[in-house]
Amino acid sequence: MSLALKVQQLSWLPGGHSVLADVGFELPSGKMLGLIGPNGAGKSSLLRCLYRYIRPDSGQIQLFGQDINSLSAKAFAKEVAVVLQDTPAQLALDLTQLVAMGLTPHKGLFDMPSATDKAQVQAALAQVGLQHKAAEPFAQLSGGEKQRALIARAIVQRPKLLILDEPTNHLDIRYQIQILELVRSLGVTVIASIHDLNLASALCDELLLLDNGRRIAHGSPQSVLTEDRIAGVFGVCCQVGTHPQLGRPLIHYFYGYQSPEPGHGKALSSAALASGKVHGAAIVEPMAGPASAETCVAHKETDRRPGSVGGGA
Ligand SMILES: Nc1ncnc2c1ncn2[C@@H]1O[C@H](COP(=O)(O)OP(=O)(O)OP(=O)(O)O)[C@@H](O)[C@H]1O
Repeated sequence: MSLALKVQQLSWLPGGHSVLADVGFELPSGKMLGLIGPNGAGKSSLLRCLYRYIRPDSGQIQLFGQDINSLSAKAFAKEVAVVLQDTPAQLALDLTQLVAMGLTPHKGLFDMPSATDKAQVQAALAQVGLQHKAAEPFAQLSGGEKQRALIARAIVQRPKLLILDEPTNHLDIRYQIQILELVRSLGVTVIASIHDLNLASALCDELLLLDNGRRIAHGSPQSVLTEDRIAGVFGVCCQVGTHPQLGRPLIHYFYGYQSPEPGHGKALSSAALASGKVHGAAIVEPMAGPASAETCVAHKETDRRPGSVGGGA
């Protein structure tokens, strides 16, 4: 399978502070890669390097076998579309005009939109469920509608690589699933930063886990999303099961990082754990502060009695 992206030894040190350190990965054409990691891990910075918003201090990025710096702005825009979480400045546009901007890399300076162009815009609006708002000002749309409009614009751009920075940020759960499934169905290579690990697990072919600007793991959701790694990187305890429909990792998080509350599980002492009498889900000890792989103890049996660890009300 041909490679869409080949990233080698990418480092970025703005003001001498390391944000990305020696990051490398390959992404085959047509695959969807989920970029995951805690706040400040470097996800947006990596994406910005990929869409040439920032220039890394060292390293190489090849896009379909070509150095990204060798492409003209127009050639790059034909290959790569970007959807960002922040609302763009085109506030005076209506929705149709905003989505039609995606045609720009494919048109000459004085070309008028053709009937095919208009049909593409309408089809993209229908794909994201916004055809009924086609004439509304972009600025008046809700956060989630704006996000879907920007995805429609990217669809119209017909890129080979689609880069999305937290595309599900403003979306309700239905649209989170629907938009990622839509993006996946476009048949293009996708790289998207996603905070929801279960959504990333369910819908991405591969995951790239960053922490402190470094690549921690890259591979299938099964290989990346392990309990120890989630504890070590995100500082939470969890149990990784299997999604009943998809057979992919499904993460169950455990609660209680400040102080134990009735009905929310109990903080267990080391002594309780050592006694072996505890049948429950997971334990964080001490309870204050983030967990680590060492302080998470995942028990496979689940005791569902009210008040027990992992038990319900
Ligand atoms: N232009 C910059 N100059 C200096 N430091 C920066 C710059 N841009 C980002 N950083 C720092 O780089 C680190 C990573 O930021 P980045 O936005 O890439 O992380 P992220 O993983 O996308 O985070 P989040 O999940 O919170 O959006 C942060 O500590 C941030 O402050």
